[in-house]
Amino acid sequence: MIVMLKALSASVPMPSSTSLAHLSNIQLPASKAAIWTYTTIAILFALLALEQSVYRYKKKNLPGDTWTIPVIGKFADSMKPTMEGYMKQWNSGALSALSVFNIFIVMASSTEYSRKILNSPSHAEPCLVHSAKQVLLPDNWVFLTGKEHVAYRRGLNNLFTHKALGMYFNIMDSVTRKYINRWLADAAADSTEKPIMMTVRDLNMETSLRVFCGSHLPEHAAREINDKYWAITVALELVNFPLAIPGTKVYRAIQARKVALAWLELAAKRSKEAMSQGKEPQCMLDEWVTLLNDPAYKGSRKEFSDREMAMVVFSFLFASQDAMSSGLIYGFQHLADHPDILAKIREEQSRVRPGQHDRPMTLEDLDQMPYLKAVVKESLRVKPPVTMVPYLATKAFPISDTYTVPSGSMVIPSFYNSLHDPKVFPEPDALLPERWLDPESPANKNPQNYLVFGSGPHKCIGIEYATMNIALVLALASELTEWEHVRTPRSDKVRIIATIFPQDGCLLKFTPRRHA
Ligand code: HEM
Repeated sequence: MIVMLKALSASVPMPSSTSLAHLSNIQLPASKAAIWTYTTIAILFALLALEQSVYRYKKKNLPGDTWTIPVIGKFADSMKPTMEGYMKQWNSGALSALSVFNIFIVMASSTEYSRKILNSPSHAEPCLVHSAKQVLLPDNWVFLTGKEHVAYRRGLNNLFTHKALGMYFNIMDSVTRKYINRWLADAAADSTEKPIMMTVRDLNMETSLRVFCGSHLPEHAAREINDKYWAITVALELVNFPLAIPGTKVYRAIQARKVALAWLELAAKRSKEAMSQGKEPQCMLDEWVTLLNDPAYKGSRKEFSDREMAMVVFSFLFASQDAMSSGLIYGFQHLADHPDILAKIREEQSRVRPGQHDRPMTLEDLDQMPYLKAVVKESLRVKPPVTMVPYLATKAFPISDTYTVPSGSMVIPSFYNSLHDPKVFPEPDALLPERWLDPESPANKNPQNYLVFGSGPHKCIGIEYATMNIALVLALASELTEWEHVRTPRSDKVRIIATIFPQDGCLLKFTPRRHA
């Protein structure tokens, strides 16, 4: 940002030395100059005092700095967010206040307040970071609110039925095997440890694109979308240079989106053609087209343009790519660091699929693996990919008996404290899948604390999809490979790029697993 501002000022035409000399010849009477100076200083002081008064008026009794840094507020902190910084804020109170560039922000860190924000659509609605609207396009369905949003989303829920998930699972299985073989081949060629940050992202992107678009997307198109997608991830930081001018992250992300949308539109067109020729559905788009063509379909809309379908697919990609990568990477890290848990996953595998490593795994297999499912749930709890979601108070929001969030403020439910509440999750930082296997455990008795996927009308639409995909990848990797985690001082430190990742990218060494 600072670099950008410097770059901008460099591009503003500066008066030449002659014109400066000319200006220096203009003589203001001393008293007039003094009046100008004093008036300017007085206005500045008045504005600064007003800024502080507005901040304190809005903040009222909430914890938070008594004074806000003039103009920028906590901008410096938001440029380089750290888990420690967030935790300090969350632990300062169930509700706390801060200001960034005069945007007043109320942070909620308790389960009660976070859920209240997520479940009060008449007072608060999601407000993705500014760059998200530029990247996703303002007419994307994810920005709908109220009844319109409910109706649109009801139609999309049909894409995640058990039957549809079963088809997606087959695709996930084959893409995952392809990547596992590639990882093993790479490791055979060079056995040193490597960060899995990017390789897992690649796996995840190909899985999503093949599940969403099947073979309607050419191989080189999938590669191009994948190559360009990192530009979108890095543009999603909480604070970004707001103008999409060449050279900025947001500009690059918009170019990447244009490429992705063009290919996704083509996939939608091809899917419609294939379904009109009576072909069997092979991916999510096909499933959608078939559903819309079904005379029994009762949804409110039966027509979606190629562009609208592409926008939906892109919204899924956008919502899932980073969170899924985070969930998977921590899944690998957790299992490598807990060999006892990995051993139990393998025991379960050999019970459900004895000696059948080459047979594609099915959703029915997964249904018989409660331990694996518990591991995934627990891994996402310990390291929730999404720690908070920004919402906007659309009107004065009486969130507690003593505090009303002013209209127009940002109000941010955060999930970390709910997911690490020691009363609900004893030993909250420990990975204990067993806590999900006992129906009477405090974890199972307090489902309201499990906010990994949010809550309310905007709760994640891809919960089953996400959890089954993470489970499948970990299951196949456990069956087919051994992996060693090379720990570094940064393995347990968190890097925040919208979602969370181990700072060292999780360094693993893969070897093939020898089956007895
Ligand atoms: C581990 C993986 C994932 C995590 C942790 C995650 C988490 C979340 C969270 C916290 C929200 C906001 C909920 C709220 O405001 O209450 C959300 C929304 C959403 N997620 Fe996910 N998600 C994941 C994977 C996916 C996948 C795989 C898809 C699609 C296939 C998806 C699609 C969406 C969509 C479309 C929304 C917006 C829903 C709406 O506004 O109605 N997510 N997700």
